[in-house]
Amino acid sequence: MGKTFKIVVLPGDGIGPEVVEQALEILKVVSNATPDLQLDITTHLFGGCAIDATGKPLPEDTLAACKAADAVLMGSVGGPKWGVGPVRPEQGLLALRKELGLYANIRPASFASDSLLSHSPLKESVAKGVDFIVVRELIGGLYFGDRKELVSSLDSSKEEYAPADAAYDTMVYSVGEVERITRVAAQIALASDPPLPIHSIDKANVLASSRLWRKIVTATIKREYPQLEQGLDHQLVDSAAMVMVANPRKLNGVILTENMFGDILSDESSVIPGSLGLLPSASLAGSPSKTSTCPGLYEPIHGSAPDIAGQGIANPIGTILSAAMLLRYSLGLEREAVAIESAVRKVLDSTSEGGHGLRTKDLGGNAGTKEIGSKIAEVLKGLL
Ligand SMILES: NC(=O)C1=CN([C@@H]2O[C@H](COP(=O)(O)OP(=O)(O)OC[C@H]3O[C@@H](n4cnc5c(N)ncnc54)[C@H](O)[C@@H]3O)[C@@H](O)[C@H]2O)C=CC1
Ligand SMILES: CC(C)CC(=O)C(=O)O
Ligand SMILES: [Mg+2]
Repeated sequence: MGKTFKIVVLPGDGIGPEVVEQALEILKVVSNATPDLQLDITTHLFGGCAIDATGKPLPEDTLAACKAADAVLMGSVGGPKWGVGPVRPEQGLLALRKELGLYANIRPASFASDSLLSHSPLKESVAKGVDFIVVRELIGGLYFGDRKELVSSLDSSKEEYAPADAAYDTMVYSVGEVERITRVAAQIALASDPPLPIHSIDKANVLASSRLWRKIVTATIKREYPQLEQGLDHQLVDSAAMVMVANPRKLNGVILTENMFGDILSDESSVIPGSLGLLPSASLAGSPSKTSTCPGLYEPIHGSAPDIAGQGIANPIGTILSAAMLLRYSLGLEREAVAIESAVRKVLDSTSEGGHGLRTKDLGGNAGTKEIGSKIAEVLKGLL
């Protein structure tokens, strides 16, 4: 008897359902080809569609299902329909991450394939050889600190305002929060031989929380991972954002940073391979490990892309690569994860499409979401 894994699927809003559908096709190929692997997949309401159906972005039964699952595969949430009113889809995502304790967001930003270099907005000489992984703290900082809208109307979605209106957000980090995310970055650095350098990114010249961050990262590495001390550096986020597009190889290794900086820098990093639609992520409640698995939430780094939703042209690769991360970190299926990554690379590299591989519009091609997904599934069948 094989093992049955519970997978909860949250397609969400906008292009979410379109890209998730393709990732599910890929998981189906893996389960059909893997004796004894049973995937018990259930789909739940989450985000704007959940607000429409229940009034809440994260209904109780969705949260309960996620808590009981081995892994959650998500599309994206949000969109103009729900705007910035008092009940927003994005609140559901923040609540889900917090409820599941997912403090470690891992966003590999290396090229899915060298064949994309010609499409990168950066010069090939700048973009070639970039290989870094963003480790973003996910349940602290500005997105979770005390905030208030001090508006006379008590509702920031209203258009009227008074001159005295104001609003604030606060960025708080504790020693324990910085220590545990530093350990995740260190474990990822140590998984390579030789170990990868760690670039910790903050704004310590201005922010008190960043000065604490810098001190704790330094102390944790010195105390617990002395072999990584030489490879640790600290950079300010403004100049690091510039380096990321001017000379991104200088950031090769592990980028360790807090919640909002990691959110912004990881979207910026997608410029290097050429599309936000390519990059995956894993959100875990601990360090990824080759020897043990842990539950996690897997999603592409992009949002619901309302500008292209419903057209069947979204790039599903970020979600498909997120499914590969799910197999690796939550199900312990490394071979299958590598096979998916190889299939993606083969499809992008194929020269059968007049000199370059099959591509969606964001990468300069004209293939649809389903066409890309089906091609990757077909190539994957040959690899498993
Ligand atoms: N994890 C999540 O669910 C996230 C949700 N959002 C939400 O998504 C909504 C839209 O946000 P935006 O700022 O427009 O960011 P976005 O990431 O949805 O889109 C930014 C740009 O990238 C393009 N893009 C994104 N994913 C793509 C894909 N797979 N294939 C091809 N092109 C793609 C879009 O067409 C758009 O031009 C907002 O409500 C936002 O709050 C944003 C980020 C993450
Ligand atoms: C939608 C937000 C809650 C966060 C975000 O942009 C992200 O995690 O990439
Ligand atoms: Mg983001």
